[in-house]
Amino acid sequence: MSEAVLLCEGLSRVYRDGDRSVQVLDNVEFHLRPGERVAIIGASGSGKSTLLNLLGGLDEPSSGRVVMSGQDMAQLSEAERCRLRNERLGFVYQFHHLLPEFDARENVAMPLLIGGTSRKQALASADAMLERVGMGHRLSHRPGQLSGGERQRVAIARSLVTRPDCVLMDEPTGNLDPKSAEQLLALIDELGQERASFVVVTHDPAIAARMHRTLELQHGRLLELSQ
Ligand SMILES: Nc1ncnc2c1ncn2[C@@H]1O[C@H](COP(=O)(O)OP(=O)(O)OP(=O)(O)O)[C@@H](O)[C@H]1O
Repeated sequence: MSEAVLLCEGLSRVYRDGDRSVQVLDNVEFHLRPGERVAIIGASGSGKSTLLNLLGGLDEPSSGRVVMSGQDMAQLSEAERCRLRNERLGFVYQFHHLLPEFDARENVAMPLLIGGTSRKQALASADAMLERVGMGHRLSHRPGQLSGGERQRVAIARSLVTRPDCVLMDEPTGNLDPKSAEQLLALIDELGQERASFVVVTHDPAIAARMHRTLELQHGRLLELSQ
């Protein structure tokens, strides 16, 4: 078996609130190979965002472990975790978290600039990726001057610009019209051929059908669904 891009073992997450506790994830096992595209589905409140945050090292499990590109996230310092995330992972959240004072190309260039790429090269890569998501005509618009779907596409371009091993997406087509959604799915297919892996949380069966595997969160467990 080829080495996992992302792996989790016995992953549990319990939220505590005073003397109440809610077990959202219970002993979740997950293994993602290079180039593999996986959909995660589940009812509202089933723990999809919680799992995505744990996979991306944004939250710590109550027990179990997450291993990214062979490295146990819990064994890394905060600085090492940040570096690994910036170099290897792309994120698309439900809320895009674009920086309001920067334009589209600067927002997309940001992960490259943080990683030490020259400004000229980072902006050129940002322009090329914005072109691929159909946003080449809005390079100098700030987030406040873009529609919801356009902001989403900028966030998607930002998650892909570093050519990460793995991209975690939370409802990436939520705000997109059918044409933009299809464009994104085609881009996912294309980058998948180039060995990037994707974990896509979605409510949309049409998107799940385009992935290699579909997993469903139910009562804290992650179950493999046959396609
Ligand atoms: N910080 C928190 N403290 C307590 N409970 C929390 C916290 N964050 C999430 N939860 C609870 O954990 C459960 C799972 O939440 P999560 O956001 O992961 O679900 P989801 O499957 O992504 O839902 P949706 O599809 O509605 O976005 C929910 O019942 C939620 O109320």
